[in-house]
Amino acid sequence: MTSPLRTETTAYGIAFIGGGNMASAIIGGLRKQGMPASQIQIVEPWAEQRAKLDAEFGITAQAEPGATLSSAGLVVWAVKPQTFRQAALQAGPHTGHALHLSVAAGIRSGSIAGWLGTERIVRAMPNTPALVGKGMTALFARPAVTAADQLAVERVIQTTGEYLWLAQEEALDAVTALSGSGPAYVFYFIEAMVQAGTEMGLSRAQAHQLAVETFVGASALAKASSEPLETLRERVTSKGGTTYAALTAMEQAGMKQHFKHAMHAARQRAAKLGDEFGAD
Ligand SMILES: NC(=O)C1=CN([C@@H]2O[C@H](COP(=O)(O)OP(=O)(O)OC[C@H]3O[C@@H](n4cnc5c(N)ncnc54)[C@H](OP(=O)(O)O)[C@@H]3O)[C@@H](O)[C@H]2O)C=CC1
Ligand SMILES: O=C(O)[C@@H]1CCC=N1
Repeated sequence: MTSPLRTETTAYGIAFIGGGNMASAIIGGLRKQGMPASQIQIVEPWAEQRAKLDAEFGITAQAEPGATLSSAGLVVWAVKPQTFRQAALQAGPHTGHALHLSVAAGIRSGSIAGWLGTERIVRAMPNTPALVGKGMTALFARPAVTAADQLAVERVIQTTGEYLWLAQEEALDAVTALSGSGPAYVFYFIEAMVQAGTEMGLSRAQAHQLAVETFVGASALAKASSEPLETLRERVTSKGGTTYAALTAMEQAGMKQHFKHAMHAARQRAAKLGDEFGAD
């Protein structure tokens, strides 16, 4: 592939600070798209995780940041919000004139700019389906980020799925509550469907296949259709039928309200992470 990593600095390569779940999902996308392991550096303090990265991607991660980080044109910050400041103060000085991409929930770009001493910062909120090229990422760039820098980020992120740009940084907290955390809601829902299916006498394997394929199929239909979701839902709901019985039970249990309440809790948590762990 054409290197997505060429930036204005003419430096090459991408460095990940933190090699956990989210970094692995992005690296998986990059590797599947043909990016050579030699172009990817990872700093990951946990030995067990380093071994996993080596086995999965053929990349030998570093336990600590070192001089080689300065060759990276793009540095991806994939540490927990709680450890971002410490990681930035530790690894930041080793990075050269890189463009920085943070995937951390909540931590605002102003905090990151202060810690790293640069305004070349893009924030992203990806999700784990990136691992299979089906990720959805929202991006926000600080005003100093150039169009060329934005393009460099897009070239990396598009290897993991789709993306959109946000004009307001604050919207990232809502995105985090929706698509960032969203895969967990979907898995939770699938788990519940599998459980109910087995309770009704299906084998676990059958219930799993039926539930997963129902999500795949319904999502594909929602994506392909120009009709509102409501219409698609109504088309499944025969008058006096089974779907009506299920949806009525869901409404009576206040499921939609509970679900919305849960997403607001996620957004509030993102904002709190920024307040709590984003200070100087
Ligand atoms: N998981 C997800 O679905 C998503 C996560 N995110 C964001 O991505 C970020 C990472 O999350 P996730 O991958 O789930 O978390 P993980 O805990 O899986 O990964 C973070 C990794 O960073 C390592 N680490 C800790 N301190 C340092 C340091 N100073 N330098 C380098 N690495 C360090 C951790 O090691 P150790 O465990 O030893 O501390 C850990 O392996 C978070 O900020 C999260 O908000 C965003 C979107 C979705
Ligand atoms: O749970 C979290 O905090 C991260 C951010 C979005 C998904 N996982």
